[in-house]
Amino acid sequence: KEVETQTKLANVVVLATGGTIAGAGASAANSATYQAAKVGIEQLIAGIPELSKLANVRGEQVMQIASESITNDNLLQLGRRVSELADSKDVDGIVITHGTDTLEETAYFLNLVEKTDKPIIVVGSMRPGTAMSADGMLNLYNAVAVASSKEAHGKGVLVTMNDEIQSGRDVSKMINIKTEAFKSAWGPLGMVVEGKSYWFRLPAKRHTMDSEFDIKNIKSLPDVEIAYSYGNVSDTAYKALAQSGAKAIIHAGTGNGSVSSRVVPSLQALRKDGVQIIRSSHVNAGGFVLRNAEQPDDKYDWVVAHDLNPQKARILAMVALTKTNDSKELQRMFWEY
Ligand SMILES: NC(=O)C[C@H](N)C(=O)O
Repeated sequence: KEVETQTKLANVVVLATGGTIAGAGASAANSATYQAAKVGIEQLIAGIPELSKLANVRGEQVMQIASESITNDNLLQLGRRVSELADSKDVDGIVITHGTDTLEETAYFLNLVEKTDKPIIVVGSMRPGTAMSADGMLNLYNAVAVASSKEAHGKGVLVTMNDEIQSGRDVSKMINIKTEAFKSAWGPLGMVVEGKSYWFRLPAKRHTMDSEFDIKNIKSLPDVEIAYSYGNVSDTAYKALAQSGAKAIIHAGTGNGSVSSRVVPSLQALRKDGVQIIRSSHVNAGGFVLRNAEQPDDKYDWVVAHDLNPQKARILAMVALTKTNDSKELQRMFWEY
């Protein structure tokens, strides 16, 4: 009978990439001072025997890095492995353990390029497993619970942190010293409580099955860089990034993606030279950039990033540029994804 119940459980693969969820500190009091990417996936899974009641779980170590060091090649490698697993008949759901620093970027990338309606859940932790009140165990338990549930199908790439289910598109790391770190300007999609998910809303933007992008067709990602804006900003960074080969520059602007008069002429010139200029905002609780509001985007042929923060705008720009270099098409994509 036990064997019968076992076979009915969903098959979930946990792809490990490193981060604090695989971190270790010198003592239990070290919640902020520790080394990320130390513990292997087998050990993480073995540390949560309760997982076997949720799903048939197996782990795979894809890489072992702190997420601030993730590269475009790492993204492509991970994306391809997720796609292979999603195509496999004996895989029902995929969990990715990841550092939290760039977790929002990876989750959004996968949300754009994975052609599957199977659950893909990205999860991390704010404290290493060796710390008092470590949050990784429950976050991972919740990730496996959501990955093995029928209701998670077709909802795009999800993130389970702090008992919440967030859309991989919307969620962002808002603070680096609390376990309640991941928030979306538009609210979580649901909650996970004691291994059961409760849903309240659905993503409205195009993703996964409904996306025009497919990891199988992406050989490499173009160079897209970010330049930060502030009072007395100069155009040095923008020019240097363009000179080093950036195909698009994300303007991490103030307020409504506003651009300093000290920088406007250089951005106009760069656009004339073929570099795409994408206006985003670095305001803390989530920017919302309106076209032609702060700057005449139609006249300058610039693109606005809608509500995407600069790091997410970079992800969409890279993926979009694999298909088109037409600024109108890019703008359509920024509205739709
Ligand atoms: N909490 C974390 O995971 C932070 C770590 N630096 C990482 O992103 O890998």
